[in-house]
Amino acid sequence: MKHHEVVAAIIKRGDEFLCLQRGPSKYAYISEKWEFPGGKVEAGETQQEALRREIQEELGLDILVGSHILTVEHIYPDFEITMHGLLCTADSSDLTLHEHIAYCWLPTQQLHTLDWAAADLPIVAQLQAPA
Ligand SMILES: Nc1nc2c([nH]c(=O)n2[C@H]2C[C@H](O)[C@@H](COP(=O)(O)OP(=O)(O)OP(=O)(O)O)O2)c(=O)[nH]1
Repeated sequence: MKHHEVVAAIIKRGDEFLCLQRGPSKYAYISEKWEFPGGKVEAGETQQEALRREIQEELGLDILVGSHILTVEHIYPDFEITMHGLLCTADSSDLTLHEHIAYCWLPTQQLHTLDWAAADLPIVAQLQAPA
C-alpha cells in the first residue's frame, strides 16, 4: 500500500486554531473533510521546510514552525500516512484559500464539532485534553 509522509500545521492565534475544509476528492473518506493545512513532505525537505512551503502554497501565509504535538499513523482504504502535527504561528491572519473550500478559527472546546479527516481525530483529542 502507498505510504505518505505528511506534515500538518496546527496554527494557533490567541486561543483559536485554524481549521480548513478540503475540496471534493475521489476518496469519499477525505472528501470535504476538515483538516489542518499542510501536505506531503518531498524528497530532500525537512518537515519544517515542507510545512512552510505548503502553507505558503495553500494559504499565502508565512508561518513560524514550533513544537511537535503528535505524530499519527493512519491507514485509509487506499493509502496510509504518517502525519506529523506541528504547532505553528502566523505573522498575519490575512489568508487566501488556494486549495481549500472553507476555513474557520475555533477554540479547543469547539474543535470536535467539525467533520474531521479520520487521521486528525487523535490530534484534535490531544488539543482538547486538559493541560
Ligand atoms: N494536509 C493534511 N493532510 C491530511 C490531514 N489529514 C489527513 O488525513 N490528510 C491526508 C490527506 C492526503 O491524503 C494527505 C496529504 O496530502 P495533500 O493532498 O494534502 O498533500 P499535497 O498538497 O502534497 O498533495 P498533492 O501534491 O498530492 O496534491 O494526508 C491534515 O490534517 N492535513
